[in-house]
Amino acid sequence: MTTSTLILILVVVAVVLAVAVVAGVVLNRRRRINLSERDESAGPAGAVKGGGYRADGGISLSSGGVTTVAPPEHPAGERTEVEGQPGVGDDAAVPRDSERRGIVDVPLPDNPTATAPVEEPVEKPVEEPVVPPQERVEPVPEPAPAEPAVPEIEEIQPTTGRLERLRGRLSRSRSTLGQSLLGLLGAGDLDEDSWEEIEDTLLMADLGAATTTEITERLRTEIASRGVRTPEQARALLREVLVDALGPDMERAVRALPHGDPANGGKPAVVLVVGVNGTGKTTTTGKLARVLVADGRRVLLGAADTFRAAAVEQLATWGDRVGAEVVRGKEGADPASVAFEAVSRGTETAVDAVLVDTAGRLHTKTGLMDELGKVKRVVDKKAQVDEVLLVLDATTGQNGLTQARVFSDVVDVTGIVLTKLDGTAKGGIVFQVQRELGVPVKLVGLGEGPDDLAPFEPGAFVDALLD
Ligand SMILES: Nc1nc2c(ncn2[C@@H]2O[C@H](COP(=O)(O)OP(=O)(O)OP(=O)(O)O)[C@@H](O)[C@H]2O)c(=O)[nH]1
Repeated sequence: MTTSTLILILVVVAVVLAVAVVAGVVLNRRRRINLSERDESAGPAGAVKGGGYRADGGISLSSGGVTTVAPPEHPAGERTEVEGQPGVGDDAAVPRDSERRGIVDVPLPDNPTATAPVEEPVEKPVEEPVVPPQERVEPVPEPAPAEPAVPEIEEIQPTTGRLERLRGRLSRSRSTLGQSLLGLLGAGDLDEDSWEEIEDTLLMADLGAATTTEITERLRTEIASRGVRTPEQARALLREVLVDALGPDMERAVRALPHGDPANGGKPAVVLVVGVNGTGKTTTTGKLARVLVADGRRVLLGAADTFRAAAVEQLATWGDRVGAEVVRGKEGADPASVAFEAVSRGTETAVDAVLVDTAGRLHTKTGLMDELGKVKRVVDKKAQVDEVLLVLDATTGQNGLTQARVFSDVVDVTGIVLTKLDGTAKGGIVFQVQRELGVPVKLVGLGEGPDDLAPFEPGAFVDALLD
């Protein structure tokens, strides 16, 4: 090997070594540049400070503006005990077997002082809470205290002589009962057929078998003993017998007057109005209120017929018309509590009478009838119940009597109101119902008008049938 060859080899080796050194340096530099490039690519050069952490994304500086980006979750939030990572207040030692966390990119402010900016106390504009349009309520000016409405009290027909005035309403009963009987008796020389006809007439008019037999027998006896010859004599006898059968001595006053002066510690009278739906309870309660108001009494109405919402409204209307306060219960409320409340209120306000319209229950529903018994018992705790008026629809005949029996088993009925006598030819029900219950008919309904309620007077009633 020549010297020149040896020099050439050394030169080549030197070149290779130099290349290797240069390559190593370049590779080493590249690694550093990669990191640097990543840092630079993270944002504009001016913004990248603080060792490559981005400061432009997470922390909103309060300037009174609106935050547009949600603040990042604090890394501590990622830390849970199960990960075994130390948290604030934990031991610094990380369990050896714990999973290693990756690098968490934590955004920090570029200026450490900015982490806790001392804000100038700026008066923030008070922001109105944003209310959806549909929830916005326009302020409504307080209404001026209304003058208490003075109810316009209707003129009420005098209560005396009503039966005479309304006698025309009994025309159907008059022609089928009164006129038929007068025709048969006035004809003289009554044979068995005539007496049978008289019996049939009485039965058809709903007097009932017992009353019919009693009346027929008495007529037979009296005609024979008195020697009745003329139609006038026959009429006079018939009147006498019929009036007697109606128990003219029965006490028919409606017990609706107070015990003492309510303004001076006296107690109001309490009247319960009971009966099956549709018989005319509410109407009768309203009509009776008018009778009392016409007599100069103060009345309170209790709408305990919570079974039917309209009944409450109906009674309220009656109350308005006579200026009577109405204590009402919601539909389905306990009638006993409404009745109790009405009586309490009536006592407080010192009215003369509290009229309670009760729920119209079907007599076949035992539970509901028990409820009526409860109304009476509950009211009894507060005040004496003076009158229990059973309202019966005269047009329902025997059905009405069945109702009457059941009601009188549940409450002590003290008086009967026979309604719709104007629409029936069977006015004879008056005789039967009194006999059946041993309770007087005190009032009769002779129409739908507000003053079509009359006191029952046997003499006037019979006259209306016979004249
Ligand atoms: N012709 C006539 N109709 C009457 C009389 N009394 C009540 N009525 C009518 O009978 C209907 C029923 O009367 P209400 O007073 O609502 O009967 P109610 O017993 O209170 O009925 P509920 O509230 O369902 O229990 C109404 O149309 C009244 O106008 C009457 O004496 N003669």
